[in-house]
Amino acid sequence: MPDQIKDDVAGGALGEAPPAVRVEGLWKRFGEQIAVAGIDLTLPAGRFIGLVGPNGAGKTTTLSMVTGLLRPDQGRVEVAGHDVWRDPVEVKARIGVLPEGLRLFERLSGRELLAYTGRLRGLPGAEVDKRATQLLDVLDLAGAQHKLVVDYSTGMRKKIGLAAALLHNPDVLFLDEPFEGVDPVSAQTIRGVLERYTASGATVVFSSHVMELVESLCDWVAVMVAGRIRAQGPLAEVRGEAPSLQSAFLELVGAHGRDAGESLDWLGGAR
Ligand SMILES: Nc1ncnc2c1ncn2[C@@H]1O[C@H](COP(=O)(O)OP(=O)(O)OP(=O)(O)O)[C@@H](O)[C@H]1O
Repeated sequence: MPDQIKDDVAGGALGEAPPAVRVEGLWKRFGEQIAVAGIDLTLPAGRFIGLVGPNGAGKTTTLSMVTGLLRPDQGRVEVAGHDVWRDPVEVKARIGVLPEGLRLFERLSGRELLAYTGRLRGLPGAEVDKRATQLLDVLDLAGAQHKLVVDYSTGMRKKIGLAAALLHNPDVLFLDEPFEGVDPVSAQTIRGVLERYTASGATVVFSSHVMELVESLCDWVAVMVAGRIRAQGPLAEVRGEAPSLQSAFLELVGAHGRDAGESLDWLGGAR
């Protein structure tokens, strides 16, 4: 085999897709607080990936830097082989984002929001209409499509945000706590949409505190604790010998055996 081809094969240039996300030496500090402490992360394409960690671990800060919403102090991020900070237009065309504390155009109706998002994404009007109708239908928002977003419930806001993030059929979808405030029926619907999406080769990266959800949805997990990645890999590998992801997680974050409120001897009891 000629040397160049050997190099290409070794480097994965032939046929093998780049990882969905590659993070190298990523840092973010807010004053004295180090939110993300030089993490390395490689998330393979075509997987359902969960980013988990206790409150304040740095998940939102990481996702914000990976999606181009927050500039890192140091480090590199590539999405689908493109540098997020050098090549933002290429990256933004390939990703969909449902951020934490989602800000939407409140004075548009759900339907108008999707029409506007689709046109911003450069899709032809007829295609936007078709996709919007299908998404509103599947996400059970057809009845509320002409209501203003300001009047949507928390779960409805998540669903219209998800529809807006999926409209241009991105390669990688980033979701910060997508199931928070969502009722079980809607959660099942969202789940179905996401499973179909990953089955077609796309990648979902989502953050969550709900281990049962991550365990049942994800095939790849990254665990973040105090600004560092404590474990990353296929779900079974990260879970190891532990009976559940929840137990493995508690072990990894060092929370096994922590005082579960026993010291609150004044709470409850006889009055
Ligand atoms: N804009 C900011 N200014 C100051 N500190 C911040 C800011 N954003 C995040 N932090 C701090 O950085 C750390 C990581 O926060 P981050 O929101 O990324 O955690 P998280 O893992 O998403 O937490 P949660 O699960 O509670 O949402 C926390 O200590 C937080 O207080």
